[in-house]
Formats: sequence, C-alpha cells, structure tokens
Amino acid sequence: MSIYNDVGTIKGVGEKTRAMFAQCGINNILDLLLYFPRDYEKANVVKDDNLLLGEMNIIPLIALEIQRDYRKNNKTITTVIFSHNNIKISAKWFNQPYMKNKFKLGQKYVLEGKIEKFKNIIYTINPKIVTETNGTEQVIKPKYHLKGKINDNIFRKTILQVMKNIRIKENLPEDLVKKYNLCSLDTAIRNIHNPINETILEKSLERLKFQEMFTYCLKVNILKEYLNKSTKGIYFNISPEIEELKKSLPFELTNAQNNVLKEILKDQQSGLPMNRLIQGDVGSGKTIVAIIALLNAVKNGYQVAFMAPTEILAQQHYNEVTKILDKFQINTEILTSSVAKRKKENIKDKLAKGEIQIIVGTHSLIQEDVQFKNIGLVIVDEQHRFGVLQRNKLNNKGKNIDVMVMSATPIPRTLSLTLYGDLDVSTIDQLPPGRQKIETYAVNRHYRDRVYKFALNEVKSGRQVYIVCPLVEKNETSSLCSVEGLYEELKEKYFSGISLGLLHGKMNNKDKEEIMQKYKEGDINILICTTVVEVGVNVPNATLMIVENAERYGLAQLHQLRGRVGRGSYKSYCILIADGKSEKTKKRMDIMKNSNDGFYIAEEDLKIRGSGELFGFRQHGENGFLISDIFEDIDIFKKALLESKKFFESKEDKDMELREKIIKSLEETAKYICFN
Ligand SMILES: Nc1ncnc2c1ncn2[C@@H]1O[C@H](COP(=O)(O)OP(=O)(O)OP(=O)(O)O)[C@@H](O)[C@H]1O
Repeated sequence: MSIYNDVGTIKGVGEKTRAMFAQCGINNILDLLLYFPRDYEKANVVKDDNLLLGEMNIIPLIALEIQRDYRKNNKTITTVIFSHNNIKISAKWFNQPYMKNKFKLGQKYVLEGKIEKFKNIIYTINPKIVTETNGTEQVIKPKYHLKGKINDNIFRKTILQVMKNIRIKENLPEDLVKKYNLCSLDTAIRNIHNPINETILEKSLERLKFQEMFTYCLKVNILKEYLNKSTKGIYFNISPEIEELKKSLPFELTNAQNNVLKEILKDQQSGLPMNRLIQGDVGSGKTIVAIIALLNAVKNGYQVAFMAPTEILAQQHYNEVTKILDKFQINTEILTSSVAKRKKENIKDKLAKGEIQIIVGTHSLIQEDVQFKNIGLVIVDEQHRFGVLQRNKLNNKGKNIDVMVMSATPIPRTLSLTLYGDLDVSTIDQLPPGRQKIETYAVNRHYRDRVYKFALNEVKSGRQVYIVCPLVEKNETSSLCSVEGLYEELKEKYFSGISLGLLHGKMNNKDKEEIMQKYKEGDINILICTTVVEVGVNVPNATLMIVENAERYGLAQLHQLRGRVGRGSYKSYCILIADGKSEKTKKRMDIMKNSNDGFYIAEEDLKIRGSGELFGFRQHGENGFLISDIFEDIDIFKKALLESKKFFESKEDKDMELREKIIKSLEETAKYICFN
C-alpha cells in the first residue's frame, strides 16, 4: 500500500464513502493520515471503585430494573436501573424507547456515559453500550472536524484499516530523535488517530509538533538563503506622485509611518528584491503605507497585487485603494471567488496583457492561474497565517519581484524574528494622534443585562456595536453563546426596533459583503458575529465591542477584536464577558483591562501560556500549521529552531542538488510531514 494511493483503494471504502472523504479534501491515504483529530474524548475505565463523578466513564454493570417510560417536556424518557459494586446507577435515555429492549435483567453490560450525582441518585444520560475496552485504564477517542456526511466512526474505521497495512518510515535524523527522546513517526501517526493511553498521545503530539516546526524553520532558512542569493531585483524611481498623494490625505502621516515608508522606498530604489514585513499594532495605519508603495510601483510602470486573508478585507482594501488613488487614473480590479466567471476571465486576460495595474484579491490570487505581464510588487496582508510556502510561490509569478508582508497581529519580538526570519522587519510603533484609550471591562455573565442596556445607549447616541460569539448555531450540548441564539434572545428583549445584522463564516460571500457594507454605511446598528470581523475591519463609527465567552480566545485575538473599535474620534469601549473562574482567565482579563499595547499583550500572552498545553488544537491547517500552535508550543518551537539551524548549517557546503531535494520533498508533501 502506498500513501499516494487513492482512498478508494482502501478495503471498505466504496464510491459513496470516497466521495464523502473528498468533501473533506481527503483524496489519498496521505491526506487521510494527516487529517488530525481536533480533540479527544476520554473515558475512565471503571474496574472496582474508581468511578469518576462528572466524567465520562466506561463501566461494567448488571441490569436490575427496567422502568416504565414516561413523558416530560415532550420527550419520552426511558430508565433502566443498573448496579456496579453495589452502587445503583440510573441510566436514562431521551426519545430512545427501544433502548430498554436491549437489556435483560440480571445480565452484565458495559456502558459508556458521563456519570453525575443529584442528591443521592447516581445517574447517566444517554449512555452508549460498549463492546470492548481493550483492558486499558482509559479509552481515548479522537474527534475529527469533518464536513458533510462522513462521521467519526467511518473515519476511524478507515484509518484503522490503513494502519493494518502500512508502516511509516522514520524521517527525522536519528540523533535528533535520540536527543529529544522523541517517539518514532510510526508510533506518532498511529497514536494520534488511535491513542493507547494519554502518555503516548502526548509523546505523539510532541513528536509531530517538533517535526512540523523543524520543517518550518528549515524552510525559512532555505528561503532566506535563496532570497539572499537572488540579488538582482527591480530598480524603482521615487515617483513625484507620492508627495501629491500625501498632500491629498485628510491627515498627516505619523513619524512612525514616515519612517517605515522611508525603509520601503529605500528597498524599492536598491535594485535588490524587497522582502519586508510591516508590523504594526491594530489601527496604526498600515494600509496607507501599503498604498503609497503600490502607487510608486505602478508609476514606475509595473503591475502590483494586493492580497488579503479574507473576502471582506479584500473588498475593504479595494474600496480604500480606489478611493485614495482615484485621481491617479490607475486601472484597479478585484478578483475573488464571488466575481462572476466571465468577469474573472476578462480580468485575467487584461492582467496578462498588462491592462490592469492593480489587482486586489484574497490569498487564492497566487493559487489561481493568474498571469501578469510585468508584476513588480506583491503586498500580502497576512493576518495570523505564517505562510512561508505561499510566499515562496510568489517567486513564480515574476522574476525577483518585491514582496511586502503586512502583519496585523502583533507578534512577540522573539517570535517574529524566527517566524519571519526570511524577511526584514519594519514596525509602525505609534498610533495616529487623537486616538483615545479603549476602556476595557471584564465582567461575568450576571452583568449581561447591564451590558446590553449600555449597548442600547450607544446606539441611541448614534454609534454602532459589535457583539462577538464563539458559535454560529445554537448547540444544545454547549453553554457557549451562538450568533443565531443570541440574535433570537436579544432582538425583542433589548433591541426591538433596532437594526441588527448577523455575520458568520457559514454565510456565502455575497451575503457577508452585503451585511458588512450595510454596517459600514450605518444601516445596521448592532452586528452579532463570529470572529470573521477579527482582522482589519474598519468602521470608525463603531464604539462598543462586546465579546461573549471571552475566556475562549487568545489574548492576541481579543486585542484584534478590541481593535475594531476606537478607530474614529469617539470614546470607545470593550466589554469582555468571561465566565472562566480559573486564575489564568483572571490574569488574562487583567492584562486586557490594563493595556492597549498589542506588543506588550503578545509578550504577556506568551508568558502565561508557557508549555505543557499539548491539547491546543486548531482547526485543520488554520494558521498554516496542521498541529502546532506557535504560541502554545513555544518550548518545542525553540528546540526545533535551534536544531533546524544546526541541521541547515551542517549541510552548508553540500551541493545545491541536495538543497533542491529537500525543498522538493517538503513541497511535494506540502503538509510538513514527509514520508519516505
Ligand atoms: N496618520 C494618520 N492620522 C490619522 N488617521 C490615520 C493615519 N493613518 C491612518 N489613519 C486612519 O486610521 C484608520 C486605521 O488605519 P488602517 O486601517 O490602515 O489600520 P491598520 O494598521 O491596517 O490596522 P488593523 O491592523 O487594525 O487593520 C483608518 O481609518 C485610516 O484612515
């Protein structure tokens, strides 16, 4: 069995299942193996008296009594009483009357369920019947982030089938595996999908994270060297239109903006390819600096591409570019997935002929078959993604073009030096004048009434409000707030007669844009949304940001969210509704209350997180890493960085062929883990 075989070749995977896998982007066995779980469900295996209240337990029982069904709140409730070591456990099923037929009095069973206690009654709701427990002390089941009809069971079965027939070869240098006491790649991949116990699971995660970060650092090194070698770039003149543009702005650039601009223009005049990261705190005014760089490249006769991480931001950048550069008569277009097919073809055609000078789009601009006549500068607005691979691809679009990366997330200096090790870094370390401190409060759920009344007052004074929730739809099994649930709850109770808008990632792009546009124009007063608004959205009239379940977010993310207000001259507020009672949550909320400085917050965030939080799963590939979180796994990252440097340097005098082999193997698998 080869890892590049189609999933359809796996025993038990027919056409239908194959199509289901394809919906999740899984086409071959490698895709399947690298589709890591988003979380694990753990259950304690009860032997004698080690029953854990409030936890999932797998527990052997004897059926004592089958009670008659009854109805409550429109639900049929089925109850069977069991005993375990003389403890009575009442198992209840909702709307599953057939469950009682599965038991015979006096017989032994094994059930899996969360065991709770109310007064003197020990009970479990909707437990499952378990057939095997493998004799272990704990059962750990992976949970996957799956789309469409496929479920965890089908996924697990298929993975187990593959594991029977595959051996994964070690591919890290032997001395590294030994030095850090890492488990083998084979063990890691097997246990990530089918953990024997928690210790091995943690070792497996550690190994894969190390590998992912080691590979990442290696790529940064390779890219850096490549960029250093490709010395010939484009020579740009300083166009007189820059001064004209600056004069036409309704504000003066800050010193920090001017300094960064100088660095950019120096790069442009140097005749060497620019590879620069522009960092700045939220609202520091990165966009205008980018637009000036665009203008200069265009006035030197080159085409430019401006890429944003989301469609909303691409649209916003497009509006800003066309507005600010209006009088310079530059042909500017936007290319995103919501552009109609014919128009898209037309734009691509014009780009290839050089008839469009500025193209704004999402990151997919580089994936698509977009050809340029003479591209000279690419600006990448990178959000939280550290896309070395993507940046590498840019080099295929033109010979030694200038690349400018804008990062909207303040990153601790220690990290940015390595994450963006292939780039020169400029920092806009000053906010435009007149910005007021955003007053920040952290409250618990009991203050919600006051918070919403406060929101109402803001709206009555003509301002606008954001309310951010972690979920899109209501989920009966979760106490987290959802966009749809909150909308239902608030629309009559607090906000009747007020225009509310909903915005989340499950909406199609056209609807998202429409809502955002309405909000910008002030037709929507309160926007209830998920973190799709997180980065870069600019609505100066918005003055209140409410974050529900604030304990769920990282500090960098909260800071980004808060940065959506205080963008105009009005006094602005951020209210974090956090229910976590832990010391850590309290500390985190305090940092938010006491500081508005993104770089300081990022450093503090890093300190609090520390190591040992190996379960920091992100959605599949969200920030460019499949399994690692650069903040939470900082300790592993440091080791990987050190070793990658040594590894790279030890290969210094080796020939280019070897280098290219490494790059090729990294890019072919393109998912950080290479099998051989
Ligand atoms: N020097 C300045 N003086 C006054 N206002 C400015 C200045 N520079 C930019 N602005 C304005 O500040 C606002 C924020 O700028 P911009 O959207 O570029 O921020 P940003 O750095 O991209 O922040 P974020 O990362 O939050 O998107 C915009 O409304 C912009 O017009």
